[in-house]
Amino acid sequence: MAPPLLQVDALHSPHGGPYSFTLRAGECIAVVGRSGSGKSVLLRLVADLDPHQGEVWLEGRARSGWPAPAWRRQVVYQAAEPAWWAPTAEEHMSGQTAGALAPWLEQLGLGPQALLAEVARLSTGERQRMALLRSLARQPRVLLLDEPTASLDAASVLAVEQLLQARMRETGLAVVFVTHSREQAERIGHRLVEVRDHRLHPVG
Ligand SMILES: Nc1ncnc2c1ncn2[C@@H]1O[C@H](COP(=O)(O)OP(=O)(O)OP(=O)(O)O)[C@@H](O)[C@H]1O
Repeated sequence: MAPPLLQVDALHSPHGGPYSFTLRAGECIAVVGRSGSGKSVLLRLVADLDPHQGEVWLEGRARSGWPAPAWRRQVVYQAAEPAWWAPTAEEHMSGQTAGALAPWLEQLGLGPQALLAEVARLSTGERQRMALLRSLARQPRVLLLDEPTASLDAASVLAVEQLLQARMRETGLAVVFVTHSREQAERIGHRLVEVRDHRLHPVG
C-alpha cells in the first residue's frame, strides 16, 4: 500500500505533544480542543515553524531531508491571524492571475476588486477569506488551517468548507483543520481528534 501523504511521528516541543497521526491525500482531520490545549502548537510543529523533536514524513520522505523552502511550498500553514507583507492581496497570490483566481473569489463571495484593495481596508471576514485564497494559490499538498472561518457569517463558513471539499476531492489536497466548532468538525473532518493533556485523542 502507498505510504500516507503525511506521517507525523512523536512530534513535540515544551509546549505540546508528542503528537502522532497520518493523513492521506484528499483527507481532512478536524482538530478540536479547549483554548490553550495545544492545537496551534500542533500545526506549527508540522509546519516546522518552532523548534521541536520528532519527525514528519511527506510521501515517505522525512522532513529533515527536504530543503526548508520546498517543504513550506508543499505544507502550508495558515495562522489564525495571518500576516500580510504587501499592500494588496494580489501581491500575495504566488503569481496567480486575477482571471485564474476568479472562480474561487466568486465562490467565496469576494469581487475581483478585492484583490486590488488595500488589505488593511478589507473587512476582517474578507481578509480571512482572502487568506484562504492565498494559501490555496500556493497549491500545497497539505494545508494546515488554524480556525480559518472564525470571523465569518454562516453562509461564508459553508462556502469555505465547500471550496476546501472540492479541492480535496479534485486535487487530493489534505487538510488539518483546527476549529472550536464541533459541528464544523463533523461537517468537514473525515476524522476528528481532540487535543487534551498535550496529546491527540480520537473523537467519536
Ligand atoms: N513559544 C511559546 N512559548 C511559551 N508558551 C507557548 C509557546 N507556544 C505555545 N505556548 C503555550 O502552549 C499552550 C498551547 O497554545 P496553543 O496556541 O497551541 O493553544 P490553542 O489550543 O491553539 O488555543 P486557542 O484555541 O485559544 O487558539 C498555551 O498555554 C500557550 O501559551
